[in-house]
Amino acid sequence: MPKLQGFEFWSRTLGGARHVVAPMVDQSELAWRLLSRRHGAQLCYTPMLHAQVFVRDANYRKENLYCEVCPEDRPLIVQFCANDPEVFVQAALLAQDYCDAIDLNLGCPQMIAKRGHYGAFLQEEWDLLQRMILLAHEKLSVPVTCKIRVFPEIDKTVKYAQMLEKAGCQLLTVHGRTKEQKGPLSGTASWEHIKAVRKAVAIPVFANGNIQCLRDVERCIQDTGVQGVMSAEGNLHNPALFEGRSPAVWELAEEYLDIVRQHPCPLSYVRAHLFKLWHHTLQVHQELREELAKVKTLEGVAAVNQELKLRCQEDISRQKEGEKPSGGLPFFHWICQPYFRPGPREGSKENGGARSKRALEEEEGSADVLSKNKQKKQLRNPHKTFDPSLKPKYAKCDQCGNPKGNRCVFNLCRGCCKKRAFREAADCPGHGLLFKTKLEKSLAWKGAQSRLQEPQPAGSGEPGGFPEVVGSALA
Ligand SMILES: Cc1cc2nc3c(=O)[nH]c(=O)nc-3n(C[C@H](O)[C@H](O)[C@H](O)COP(=O)(O)O)c2cc1C
Repeated sequence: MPKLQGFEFWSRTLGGARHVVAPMVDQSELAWRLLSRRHGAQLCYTPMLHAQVFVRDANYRKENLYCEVCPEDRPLIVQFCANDPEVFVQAALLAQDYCDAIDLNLGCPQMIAKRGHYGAFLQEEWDLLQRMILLAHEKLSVPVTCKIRVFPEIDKTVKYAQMLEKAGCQLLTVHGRTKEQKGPLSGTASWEHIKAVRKAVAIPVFANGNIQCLRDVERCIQDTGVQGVMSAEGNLHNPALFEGRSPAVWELAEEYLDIVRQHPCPLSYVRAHLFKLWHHTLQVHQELREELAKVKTLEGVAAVNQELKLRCQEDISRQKEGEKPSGGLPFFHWICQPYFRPGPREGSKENGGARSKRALEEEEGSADVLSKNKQKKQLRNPHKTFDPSLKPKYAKCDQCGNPKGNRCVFNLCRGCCKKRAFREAADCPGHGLLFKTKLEKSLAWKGAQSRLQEPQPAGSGEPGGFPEVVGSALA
């Protein structure tokens, strides 16, 4: 049978899916996909897999795809990152019998994607992308699809989408944020861009970004005309989002843990899911955050969930009796609900957005939100304090804003101090930099040498020889 394309592929193979769970590294694993499907998701993506590793490592293939095969987990799209047409197609050929389409990740904006040269960092390489999609379209028995981020300009985004369509892409997911919109700078996704792409191509389009509840799904479809919407963060905080329900967090946690017992996954995935699912309730029951970080088994996690359930039920009865939560803590913290990431403070806009990543991280910290890296570190070191308010505040280098050396004579960080001390042939004992001392010693030694020998030509050991001596002092 010839391969189905575009709208036919969407309506027949994907069953006209409108509610889509996003590809999420470490988070859209089989157990989570099955939970989401039970609650209204009609199509799921695997987490992004590395095409090159997939080709060369049989264990990676087993762990990330072959052992995750399950009849209820269809339709399913396998996502790869790749930057070489041959490697992409080789990986896709090894995966195509286990899924309904192969997706190319063109949206990842993280540093790791920059270093690996994939995701959104291929956005400008249209010739390479064309070759990758063309070859995949020609060689694979299943359709090839793409997930992209937008450019700031709508017309460039539209041309980009049309180029991918022309190369053979059969379905396009448009994340309405640019590659710069990430972390605290995420902001809102532009449905305007998505709408323009939808109008300009003849393949189905999924919208991604700003989907936190069922009303958003309906509004997005109406505003943009897309065939479906994809959710990542919204789905992680409320896997029943597509049903338009907000169940109690412990209910969905229990259901998820049951599925994990049948379809095991690393405990780190489970913990990360529960941290997201329980986000609001952990602000009230903070001790349970530590408990969750400490437990080492699935049954341990289930016990923490039981404890959380009991505490929430007590909160519910107290609230029924009219008691209000104190200290600005959230009402109804026990139900699955969206989480709105705090953006950078207004002040940063006034500065023309030219704030350093460090400054933004500090800002995020002050809003009591741990960055993803810090959350991971916290999981590894449950006893260490990550509370930003308890962190020692470092004085800053006068030049670059990095922490300054405590005993630096110039009030600088080591890098800036080294440059200045070298330039001025000065010492900074705080940083262990002794350019002046070494220079003096070197000059003294040269002087002694010249006195021991025959009379030297004028100028030796005088300031004229300075750069050479500094150079040797530095080496
Ligand atoms: C935990 C996590 C992991 C993600 N991993 C991937 C991935 O593997 N591939 C991908 O294309 N996007 C990935 N994303 C991005 C999402 O698919 C989605 O594009 C982005 O979060 C915007 O959607 P949202 O506003 O619904 O969160 C990830 C997002 C999250 C939160």
